[in-house]
Amino acid sequence: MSTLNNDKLVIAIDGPSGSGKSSVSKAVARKLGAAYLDTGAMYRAITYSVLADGTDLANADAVAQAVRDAKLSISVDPDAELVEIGGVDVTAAIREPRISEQVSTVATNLDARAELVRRQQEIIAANARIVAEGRDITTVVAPDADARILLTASEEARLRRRGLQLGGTQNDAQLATQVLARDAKDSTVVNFTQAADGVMTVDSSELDFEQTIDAVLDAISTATKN
Ligand SMILES: Nc1ncnc2c1ncn2[C@@H]1O[C@H](COP(=O)(O)OP(=O)(O)OP(=O)(O)O)[C@@H](O)[C@H]1O
Ligand SMILES: Nc1ccn([C@H]2C[C@H](O)[C@@H](COP(=O)(O)O)O2)c(=O)n1
Repeated sequence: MSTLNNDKLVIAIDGPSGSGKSSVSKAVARKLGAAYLDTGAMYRAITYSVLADGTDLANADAVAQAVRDAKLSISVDPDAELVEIGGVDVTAAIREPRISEQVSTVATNLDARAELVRRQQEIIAANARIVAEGRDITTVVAPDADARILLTASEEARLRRRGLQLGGTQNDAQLATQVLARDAKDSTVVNFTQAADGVMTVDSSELDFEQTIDAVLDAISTATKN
């Protein structure tokens, strides 16, 4: 019997940049009638705020303090994306390439991570049914989730998808910086390239978007059968 309809359901999804975590997790959350948490948006919002305040990104202590002080709010409605910091709507701004190029400095700050992990765990605990995605959800934020999935795709597929997503505005070198160089830097503090024990892998390289959603739903169904 599957526990998919249970009142309490936590789904953890990790993977590299451009693998489809955000778009697929959002669609899966809608299908499951669950909340959706984009943890990467939290790292992005802090990066936006630190840059806007003129805090030196290279000053690890100042960045960690900025995270602890941050008045950060994030919607968990999969149909209403909203990220606010200090009451300012930064939903669109945090997707700008300049944020993608600098966010790893926040993501590799261990004190900043500890504070964001704490906040993410609070949000997950406050929502009965939730799909949370990022880089360390299956291993650090929600290691006891009902289903834990690593969503992967080849480098070629991820670069192609990100290029299309950005409407062809970025050249190959810019895409490589935003996708591959970022992953390389982020990988120094978290492992999102190999599935930890008990984590199921879904490789979307040869799947279209709808097939990937179905593959993730199948993996969740398998994990929650007991
Ligand atoms: N299986 C798929 N086939 C084709 N396109 C896909 C597939 N999965 C996702 N996409 C598209 O790829 C793009 C990147 O996906 P998405 O933003 O969800 O990736 P991500 O893993 O969350 O990336 P990041 O971690 O950098 O934010 C989106 O435009 C999305 O619609
Ligand atoms: N749980 C997480 C989520 C995200 N990050 C880092 C990795 C990225 O460089 C950045 C933005 O994430 P994205 O919006 O591209 O998914 O945040 C992380 O370290 N841990």
